[in-house]
Amino acid sequence: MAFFQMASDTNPLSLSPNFILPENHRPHLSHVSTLDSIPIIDLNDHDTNNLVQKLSQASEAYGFFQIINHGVPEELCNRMMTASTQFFKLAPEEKEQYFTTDQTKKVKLFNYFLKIQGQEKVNMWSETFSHPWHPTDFLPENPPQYRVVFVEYAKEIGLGLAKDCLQKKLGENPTLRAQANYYPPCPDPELTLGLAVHTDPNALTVLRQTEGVTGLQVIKDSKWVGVDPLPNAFVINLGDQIQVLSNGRYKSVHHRAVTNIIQPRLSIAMFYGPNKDTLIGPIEDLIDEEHPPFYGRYHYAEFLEEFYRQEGTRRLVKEVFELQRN
Ligand SMILES: O=C(O)CCC(=O)C(=O)O
Ligand SMILES: [Fe+2]
Repeated sequence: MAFFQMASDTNPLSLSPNFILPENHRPHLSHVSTLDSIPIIDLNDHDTNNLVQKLSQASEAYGFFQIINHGVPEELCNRMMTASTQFFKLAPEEKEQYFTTDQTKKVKLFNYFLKIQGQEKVNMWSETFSHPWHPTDFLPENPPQYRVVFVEYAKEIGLGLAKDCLQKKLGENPTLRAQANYYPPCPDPELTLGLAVHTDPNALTVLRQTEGVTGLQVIKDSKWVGVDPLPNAFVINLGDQIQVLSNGRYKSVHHRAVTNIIQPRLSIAMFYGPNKDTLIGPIEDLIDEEHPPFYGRYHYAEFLEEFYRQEGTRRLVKEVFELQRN
């Protein structure tokens, strides 16, 4: 069994060679743009047309935006962040029961890694805990308040999405997974990554992050830009399935998480994806002679199979489903 690196307050991670990335994979933090960031969208805008236009523009140009005045109680979000932090602070003996390298497990605690050619794989400077957000029968019993808080949180996040017209395209019984990423302080953030460069394979992600601690970065015009952790905001990003459904109009954008030397950081991603049996492909209304389909059709299960097959690499999953063009 692979060795699982767990940080604890009494036994912090040390920057051993299995965390150190080769030069060409390092974050080069001084090159990250501080001039640009992702759009901020106020959902308390009563001009619906204006709001829809802003969401659409942000989805085309960035594939990422932050929402404020979203109506999810701040106090509930704070309780969720606390419960999740407490999970990561459980004794290693307790957390160990969830550790697995089998990505098909429903509940899993694991380290992301990168396979580097000619070298041992390099671990990411983070721990990740993932489980379904509906149904909720798989939630951990410890810390004691986790289940209650999580059920309440999932309901709040889910309500908005259930009303969303996307549901028609994504089919019944969507795949709903939660993923919490915990990044302990790192002695040298230039040598490591918290989460490697990736796009999200699902349809839509609603992410909560520790207030005041930066870490998330996204690609904009071939440059990395940081996402400011605004008070009581959610970061929304579009996943690969939306890029395919929209025939490339809306972007599933590359992003990564970097570490910092002082403060721990936590992010909780609520992933919303199609059911495994759903047939995905460009929406027919978007296809005509001038806009031929970029992607073929597939069942979401096939996409996920390819996604897991490419584990540890800079994945190119939707590219596998691109149609050949002449
Ligand atoms: O920690 C973050 O902000 C990034 C999380 C993320 O990209 C993910 O869980 O897919
Ligand atoms: Fe992500």
